[in-house]
Amino acid sequence: MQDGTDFEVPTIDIGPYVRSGSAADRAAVAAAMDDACRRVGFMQIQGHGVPDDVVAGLAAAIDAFFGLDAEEKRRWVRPPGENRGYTPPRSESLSLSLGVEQASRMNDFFEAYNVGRSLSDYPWIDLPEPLAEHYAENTWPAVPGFEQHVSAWFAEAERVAETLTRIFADALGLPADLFDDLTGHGIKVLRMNNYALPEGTAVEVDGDLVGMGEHTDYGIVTVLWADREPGLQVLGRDGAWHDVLPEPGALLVNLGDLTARLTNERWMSTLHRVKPPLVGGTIRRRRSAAFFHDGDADAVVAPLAGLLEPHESPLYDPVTIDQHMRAKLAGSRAGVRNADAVRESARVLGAV
Ligand SMILES: O=C(O)CCC(=O)C(=O)O
Ligand SMILES: [Fe+2]
Repeated sequence: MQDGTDFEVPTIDIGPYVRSGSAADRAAVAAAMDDACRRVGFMQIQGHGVPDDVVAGLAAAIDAFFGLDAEEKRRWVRPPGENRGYTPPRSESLSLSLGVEQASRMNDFFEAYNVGRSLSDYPWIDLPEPLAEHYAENTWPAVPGFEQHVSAWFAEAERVAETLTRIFADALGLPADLFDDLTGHGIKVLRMNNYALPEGTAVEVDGDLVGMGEHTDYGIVTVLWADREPGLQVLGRDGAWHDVLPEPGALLVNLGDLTARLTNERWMSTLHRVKPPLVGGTIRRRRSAAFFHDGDADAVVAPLAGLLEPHESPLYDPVTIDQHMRAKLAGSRAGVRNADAVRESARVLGAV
């Protein structure tokens, strides 16, 4: 997609990996992937094979849940340590000017509902308590069809994410099973987001109005479905924010921090945010669903030796995925600044 500048979110048709494409067709996809991941870290994905009725089911489930009244939705809030259930909007600070204090995530006005893979999905693993927290059981709200529709979407997004990691291995010229050791009992979370203000709310904005503050995603890769409504913005290598709208039928895909670590920043986790435009003094509702493919809590992530050039030294120390996720979630949920994110915050402050 072009927005009048040199910034572009490349479109990749992953069909040859979804169906059994020829070796030459797959090699072309892998080469396009390497190029997109080096230059942008954000992509439009076509040929993913997700049936239309599964997309429609997801949208219907999102509408049904977020359409409940506020009090009913709050019944589905879960303890802060569990990345599950309902997150209410922080609408009370809407009119605040964010100024340069962009790290103040309490201004984010999205509401969300999270589900994910649970310990019961991986009966063969035995993780100590702090690690097991990443695999909390799901709560399903009492909304007809919600569990069924969301589970169908989850399975499709998971399949697409796994296909992408196979393409990544080829694109990096590394063994096809590269990600298997990191994802056998992966932390996988689907976050359904609703950006909306109550009907008729006029917004008094004396600064920036942010639906979801700028961030990189934490894991390996994110598969994102979103309404074709403006709001999502991506920070380009030119230091400017660019609007990104999904093409009809496309899924958006972006790399997370763990992939930047694994590739020693040959590929980057791209900064993005949601900043819905004001239309007639308010915002138009926008829905999205982000599937985070985050890897095994106890796996250790460090720059892959096979990718380091002789003159290159690792930019990151080894961390477990648990340590990495914990530091990031503490930042976004408890407002504790994540001291490990220096490399990412330097890029935000450089944005114009
Ligand atoms: O709503 C969107 O398009 C983006 C959501 C997002 O970045 C996230 O949930 O991490
Ligand atoms: Fe994100």
